[in-house]
Amino acid sequence: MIRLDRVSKRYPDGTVAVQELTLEVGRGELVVLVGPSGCGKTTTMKMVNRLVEPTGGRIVVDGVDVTDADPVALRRGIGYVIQNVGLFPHRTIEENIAVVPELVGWPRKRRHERARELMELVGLDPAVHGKRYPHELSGGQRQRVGVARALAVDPPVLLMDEPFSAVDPVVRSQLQDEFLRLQDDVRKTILFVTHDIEEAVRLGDRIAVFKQGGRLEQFDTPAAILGAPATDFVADFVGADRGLKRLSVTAITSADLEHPPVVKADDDLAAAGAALGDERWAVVLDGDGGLAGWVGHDMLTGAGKVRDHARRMEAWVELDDSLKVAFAEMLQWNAGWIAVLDDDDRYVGVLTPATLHAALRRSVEAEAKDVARAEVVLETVQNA
Ligand SMILES: Nc1ncnc2c1ncn2[C@@H]1O[C@H](COP(=O)(O)OP(=O)(O)OP(=O)(O)O)[C@@H](O)[C@H]1O
Repeated sequence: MIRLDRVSKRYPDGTVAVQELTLEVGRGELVVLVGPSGCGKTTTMKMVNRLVEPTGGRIVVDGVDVTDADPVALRRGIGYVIQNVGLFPHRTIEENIAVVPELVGWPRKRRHERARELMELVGLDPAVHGKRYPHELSGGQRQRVGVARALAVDPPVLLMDEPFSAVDPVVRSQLQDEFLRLQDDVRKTILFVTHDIEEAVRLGDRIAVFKQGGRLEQFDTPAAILGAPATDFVADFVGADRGLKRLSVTAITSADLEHPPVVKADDDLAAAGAALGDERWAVVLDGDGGLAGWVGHDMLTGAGKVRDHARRMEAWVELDDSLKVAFAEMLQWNAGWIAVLDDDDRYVGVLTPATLHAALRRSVEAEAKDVARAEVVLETVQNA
């Protein structure tokens, strides 16, 4: 969808901002450009909508060489969101969102409806915010307007230059969550610039790490960049805590799970006690395979059914949740294990701190060896 082929930019004063950059963003993909200040991220982005002209190479957007395109028409087909939004101070929020629809001649009613629809999409109330002016909104709300405005004529491509950097960390995190939900819906092809590796890891399908002088150091998935940095520069840039960061981009798979004994809520206590053998506790399931709780061996004495003695299980996650979510749940509930459920809320196994750690190690090795995670045999104290 967006292809940069050996693109370079040398500014008239001789500064080389970008050097022979080759990069491709697939349709519906979100690629994050990340790197230290002055490494050429913004220059790269601005060459895509021709706010900056490349001095070498080719840029193709949706099959069209951008150097052949009329810059004004090109920019209308590419949404652009920048850090301080650049809203018109004397126009209402609704008018600001409808700027491009107005330029391309949409009738008033259609503009009005589109602006309202977009406000709802980005979490603003059209009745409350539509008639306000930019200075009457919070920083986070203004950023939402910036996103809504960029989406106004439904362009297939979005360029976003540090769109969430001007707000505090709490609002930023909220905007990132909302933005991910929105992208799930609209599936735009997005080039996103940030200097914040946490943001890159959270949002990117793939991340391009730049070094000063506009050189591309690594272009890969967040998991690969964190798990196997290609150079010392990348390792340094992603930080010594990259193992921890990796928790958030590694999903739980069924191969990671442990399988303690399972008893049914309807079982007689005595039968359940026998099923446990020497194990200290068991997972309790209801008739549909859903999680009903847990029981300890010492709770299985006397008459009655398991359900009368089972404890509720508060800590559970879903397959495909990240290991970070699982770890956070364990800490939150002070739990030594948590249940893992599938899409239909059926129990599939448990995670413990040890299996969680093993899953993380296996995912790193799987990435390095390019094999499935389930195939990795970890070296342990026992088998070393
Ligand atoms: N118009 C210009 N003329 C000359 N040099 C420029 C111009 N614009 C940018 N540069 C230089 O090009 C290099 C790359 O700048 P660019 O803005 O692309 O970096 P960046 O990675 O986006 O940085 P930041 O994260 O600080 O925004 C820098 O050395 C910058 O000083």
